[in-house]
Amino acid sequence: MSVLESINGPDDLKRLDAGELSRLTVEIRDFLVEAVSQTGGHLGPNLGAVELTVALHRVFDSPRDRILFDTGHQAYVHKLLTGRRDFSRLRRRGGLSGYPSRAESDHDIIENSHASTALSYADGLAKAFALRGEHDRSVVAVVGDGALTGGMCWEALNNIAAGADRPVIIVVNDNGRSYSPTIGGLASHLAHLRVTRGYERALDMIKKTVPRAPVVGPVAYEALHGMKKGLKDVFQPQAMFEDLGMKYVGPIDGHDVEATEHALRRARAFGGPVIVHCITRKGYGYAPAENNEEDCMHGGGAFDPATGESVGKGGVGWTKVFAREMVDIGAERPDVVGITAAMLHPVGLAPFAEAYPDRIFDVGIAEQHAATSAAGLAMGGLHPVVAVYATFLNRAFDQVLMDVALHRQAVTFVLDRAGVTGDDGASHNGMWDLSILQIVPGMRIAVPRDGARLRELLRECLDVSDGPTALRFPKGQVIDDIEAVDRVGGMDVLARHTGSNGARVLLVAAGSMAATAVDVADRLSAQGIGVTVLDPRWVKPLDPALLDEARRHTLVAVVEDNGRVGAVGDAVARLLRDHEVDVPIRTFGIPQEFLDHASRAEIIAEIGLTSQGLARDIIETVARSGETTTTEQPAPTRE
Ligand SMILES: Cc1ncc(C[n+]2csc(CCOP(=O)(O)OP(=O)(O)O)c2C)c(N)n1
Ligand SMILES: CC(=O)[C@@H](O)[C@H](O)COP(=O)(O)O
Ligand SMILES: [Mg+2]
Repeated sequence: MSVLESINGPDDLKRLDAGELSRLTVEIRDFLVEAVSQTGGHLGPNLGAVELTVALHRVFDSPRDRILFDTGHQAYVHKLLTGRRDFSRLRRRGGLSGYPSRAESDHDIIENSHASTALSYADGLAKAFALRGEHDRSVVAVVGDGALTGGMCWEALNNIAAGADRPVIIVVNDNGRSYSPTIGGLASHLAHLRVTRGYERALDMIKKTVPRAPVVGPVAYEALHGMKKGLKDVFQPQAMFEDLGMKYVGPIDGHDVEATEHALRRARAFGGPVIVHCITRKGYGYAPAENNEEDCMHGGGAFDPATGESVGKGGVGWTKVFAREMVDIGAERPDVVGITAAMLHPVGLAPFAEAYPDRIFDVGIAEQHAATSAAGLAMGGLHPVVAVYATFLNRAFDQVLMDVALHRQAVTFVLDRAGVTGDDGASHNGMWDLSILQIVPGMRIAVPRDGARLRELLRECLDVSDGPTALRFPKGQVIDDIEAVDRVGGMDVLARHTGSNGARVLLVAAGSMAATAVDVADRLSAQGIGVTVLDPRWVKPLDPALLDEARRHTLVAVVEDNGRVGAVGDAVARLLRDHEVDVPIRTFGIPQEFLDHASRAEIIAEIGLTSQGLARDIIETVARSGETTTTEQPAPTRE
């Protein structure tokens, strides 16, 4: 039996001796590589958190003690040690989530995969335990060096530091990277701390060679204290944390279970807010990950465990189309600059950065700062492109609204992973942007249906100089270009079928739903229903030509890969209503719910956004409206 199999609960883990612990970490690494190679997932971050997580569960008593994971992508080891061993369906429908999940275990508490939140949760939990008199419960937050570049962390640290009577143990899992090496002043501070490993050893050496202070005279004590202070000033500038009122322990080798345990026990015994600075390596123990320059196999799909090479998923993604066009634009537009929030490669700005190294800004995991800094760049005469995943724009809503739009600054937000993403769970679906941006005065939103329109609309965004623009596209492979058969105002007509019965449907497809809409049109046409497929290209503001087009139809149907509430469908309905165009309208989109993890295809089918599902719903709607639906028999006349 393997050591891992012998662990049926935290107490079993605590009983292991050094040799068994060493075997356990090897088994866990082998397990992770094998399992994640099949399903895909966050291999690099989890390989870096093996010893750290083992030490955490040996020192603390989860779930009575709460162990929080910031972002949560590095919690696979935590799951293994809390009884979840079937990773065969990791991130797949019915399988383990790729992040902590309250439905899976009461050892899990944070499900939101948006970074930089754990310290705020920890502050709240610690206050609750203190108020409830539960002083024996520890609150431990594991936060990465990347997540620490997020502003919320510093808001939380400001509060945690004030809570001497409600200790929070902050474990900084410092591997020096987000995807790429972490940037900024904090990162260089942590880097400085990292290189002062000698400080702890030098300090220990002093403590061991000189008897403890009480037995030495005042002169010797002063000399010892002076040496320690000298060491601190020279080696250990952790003043930043201690000036905040936080005790600092470290830097610790986060791959040494014993050392990490010792530091965690010291931290727990301290009884006040304390930072335990653990130095780890992303991908540790698996050479293809450790040596992966781009992101240490941070995330991604299935791969060959022997080489780390990804398997499957060829073709050109939407992101690559954006990346290439940005390089071309960069040559033509010296005013265009790029901003990323610690995701240079994932959002496709790496080629632009390579071509124009002075015109790219990685601000860390700091979307709020990205948006307002972009407003500053625009005020300074440049045109910034802020590239983020759609779901992470939520974090910067007020900055988009008040710092950019109120000032009518020409900032372009490029939102990748818009729509259902699926396997990263509820907090990663890009299903909010078309709703939240609809209410931003002066914001213009472009939704390309294919690669050609992405290139076109990106340039149109960059030609807007009197306010913000946003452009969004989904995760995955870009679809084949769909050429228009006609144009109405600024909108593309993708298909027109005359019907053989009174029904005429205007099918408005936002962005990448166009391909589905064209297929829906074929299905409707086969039922004798007339249909026009319209790609608005811009969904804010809507083109007034939509009004006359709607008047020529008996039903308007709007389909979008966004939450239904307050998005394109609602905007079209409001436009028709405001102009008294009395044509019935149906809106199709993502239900306004938090969706469990599954593949994008599974979710799209489940929520009825396939061409079969949409056609069925529209045909039923037409039938209910009394228009005949088939050429064979007329619809039953109303009695
Ligand atoms: C608000 C937000 N922006 C971006 C991301 C995407 N993201 C996921 S993990 C990650 C890097 C996290 O780095 P770090 O906190 O150091 O953890 P590590 O992966 O190094 O263990 C980023 C940027 C996110 N999850 N949340
Ligand atoms: C944890 C995190 O926020 C990302 O790493 C997320 O997994 C998105 O991954 P993709 O880039 O594969 O969409
Ligand atoms: Mg990191």
